[in-house]
Amino acid sequence: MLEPGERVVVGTGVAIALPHGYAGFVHPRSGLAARAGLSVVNTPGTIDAGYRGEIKVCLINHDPHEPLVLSRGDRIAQLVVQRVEQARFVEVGTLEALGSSERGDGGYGSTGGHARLSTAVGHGEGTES
Ligand SMILES: O=c1ccn([C@H]2C[C@H](O)[C@@H](COP(=O)(O)OP(=O)(O)OP(=O)(O)O)O2)c(=O)[nH]1
Repeated sequence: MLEPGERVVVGTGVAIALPHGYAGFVHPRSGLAARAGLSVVNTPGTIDAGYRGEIKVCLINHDPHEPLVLSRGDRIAQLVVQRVEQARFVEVGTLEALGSSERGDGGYGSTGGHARLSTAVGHGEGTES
């Protein structure tokens, strides 16, 4: 039983060996999210290629009122296996050295699309002043 707001780490009973260059990503299921508020805390959970332990899922009940009963065998999440690049980072001395782009340094709602996004992050509601 997962009470409203409660989280729990559940074992899946599954262990895998992903080839080098791949990773697994533990995603929530949309049906359980929409109907019950169930999600994965660290979504998506990352399964490294070298990991040989049991895949575990850190679940959270986001529903503010209803507890959720979980039973053995329930399909509570889904694993997406993807190819991943090995990045090689090169240090640069200035931001200009990164080169220009259309987006530049805009982020956190800079493109608009919702009324709440007209307030700058850090200067709007939800932040202490
Ligand atoms: O949802 C998840 C996320 C991770 N893992 C396992 C596989 C993964 O390869 C390992 C480490 O995950 P992560 O790197 O996210 O954990 P960390 O908190 O950074 O710990 P660590 O220091 O062990 O890397 O834990 C799971 O079983 N389920």
